Amino acid sequence: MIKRPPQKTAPNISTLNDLATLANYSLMDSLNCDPDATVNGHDHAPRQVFTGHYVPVTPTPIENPEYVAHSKNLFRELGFADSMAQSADFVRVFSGDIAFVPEPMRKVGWACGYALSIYGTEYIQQCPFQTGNGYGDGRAISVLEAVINGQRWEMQLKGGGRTPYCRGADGRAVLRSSVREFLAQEHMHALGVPTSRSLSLYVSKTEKVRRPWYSEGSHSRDPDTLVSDAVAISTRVAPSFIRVGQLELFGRRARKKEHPQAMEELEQIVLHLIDREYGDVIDQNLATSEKVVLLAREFRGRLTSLVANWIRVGYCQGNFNSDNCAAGGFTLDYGPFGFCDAFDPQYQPWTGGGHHFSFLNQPEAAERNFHTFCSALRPLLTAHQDRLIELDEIQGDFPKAMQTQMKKMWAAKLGLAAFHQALFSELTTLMMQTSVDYTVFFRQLSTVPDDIGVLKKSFYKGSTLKTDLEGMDKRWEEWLTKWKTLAGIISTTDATATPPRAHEELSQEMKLVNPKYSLREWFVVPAYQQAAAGNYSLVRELQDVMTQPYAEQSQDVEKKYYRLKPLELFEVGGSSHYSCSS
Ligand SMILES: Nc1ncnc2c1ncn2[C@@H]1O[C@H](COP(=O)(O)OP(=O)(O)OP(=O)(O)O)[C@@H](O)[C@H]1O
Ligand SMILES: [Mg+2]
Repeated sequence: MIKRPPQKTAPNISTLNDLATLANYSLMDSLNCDPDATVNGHDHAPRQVFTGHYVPVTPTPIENPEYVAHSKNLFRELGFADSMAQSADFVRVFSGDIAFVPEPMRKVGWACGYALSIYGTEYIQQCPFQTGNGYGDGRAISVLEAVINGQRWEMQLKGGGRTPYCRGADGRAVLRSSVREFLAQEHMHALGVPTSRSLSLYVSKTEKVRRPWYSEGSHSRDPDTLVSDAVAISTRVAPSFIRVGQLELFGRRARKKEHPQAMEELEQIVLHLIDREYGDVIDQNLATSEKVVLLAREFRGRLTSLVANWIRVGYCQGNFNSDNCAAGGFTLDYGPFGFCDAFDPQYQPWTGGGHHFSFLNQPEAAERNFHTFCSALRPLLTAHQDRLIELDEIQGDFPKAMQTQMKKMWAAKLGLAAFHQALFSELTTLMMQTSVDYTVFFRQLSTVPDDIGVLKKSFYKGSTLKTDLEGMDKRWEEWLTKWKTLAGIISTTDATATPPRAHEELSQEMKLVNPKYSLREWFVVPAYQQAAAGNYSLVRELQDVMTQPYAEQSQDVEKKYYRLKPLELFEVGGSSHYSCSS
């Protein structure tokens, strides 16, 4: 889990100077700099990076930045004054200009290389040099590490311009994708799902880039037009941004003995990861081989729990490659993600994502990433046969660990003490046959209804299904009765059975697991469209609503955001599906 600093009553960081005094650059100070890089970070042209863990690089500021939003929650947790988000020097830094920052902040940021495996298969084709040495943070640039209230945080700009890993692209992010990522990170945090966090979002009033996108109302699968979008910089925050793909890059180099320091660089990055993300659970005095095994066990626990949480809240990552899998076990890279509307095990909003990264296949995708992770660690254990066997066991037991988490999650979603396979299978069959809204269904069920009328609020086909309507109703009724019996709401004839639970108690419990509000794409589309016209009120409204996803909220909010997706919005390009997210 991402550690949360204790809540502060009053902000103690109200200026950039205050923040600068907390700067503490562990990555730049303890890992290796690319020896071919210019130290001032002014080298932005795509090139191969053969060794070293990072490249110093300066961000390219966006022109004429304008404040869009900041996360009040994260500001509060960090002890930042809200006023700072709109103060001139803070805006300058987090819209990409760090040339003026006060010491000990540095006038240079950094980007990291990583490797890519898709569903467990190693790729180098995405690298322009066909070697893998040109692949990494192409538009993500970290500008600060700071220790705040005893917790280390890294602050990373997304869309901060080109880096040596940009592969010929512009290094920019458009407002649309930045609004999506900004809102989603704070929503996920409020849902209780580990994630990188959102700090701030600024848009350029004048700088635009062209991106392929969908024309209004298009049903095309691929973008059918080119649009000119304003560029933006969002800043995300996490204990580190180390990805499985990053370990993989050094693991591959060590395995292939690509250069004399390859093994040492692998060990350094792994120990650095442990320090940054696992310091509280792995004793720093242990030998590397012991640490590595503990790391694999701990990451397996975090990853399986993370993916079960994704499914609990209806989230599909969409592109769960090794380079989009944070080694700290939290959600990273809100590109082609989506929250499902109608339940579909194969839900996948990204047209390039395929079945393998679809909603209920995420446990398999996670397993592939975990294999990639273990393969990256293996070179460090070649002299420790017993540890290698332990690592193999940890890897081999992934499906069991994943299944345990999934069963625990489904049981909790259904308010049951234990998972019940038959009840669950019948439910998913019914949900698909009836076409049921995932979020609304589980929240309606959480009211512990007397009859299926209440559940019908979540049925897309409820009122239109002519064929066998009665048959379906009967099956739903039988299912509900069985569920209530298992949930302990209806007493059985068995005199030794536990007494029936109070409806209210069960309902309260379930409402803590089943959110009322989820960030569906059709809520976000008008928000970024209005933002493009300079009106940020809907972005801020969504920020408010989606950071309290379990609360009932007002009737107005309920009417607007607790409802089925309008049928005319299904199959619409850019909303129901998208082919690119940058
Ligand atoms: N406009 C761009 N300019 C430069 N590089 C880019 C751009 N868009 C994507 N990339 C790079 O392409 C690769 C794959 O893109 P992907 O969409 O997974 O990442 P991303 O959304 O940019 O970033 P992240 O994973 O950091 O959230 C990444 O290495 C990313 O940095
Ligand atoms: Mg990515």
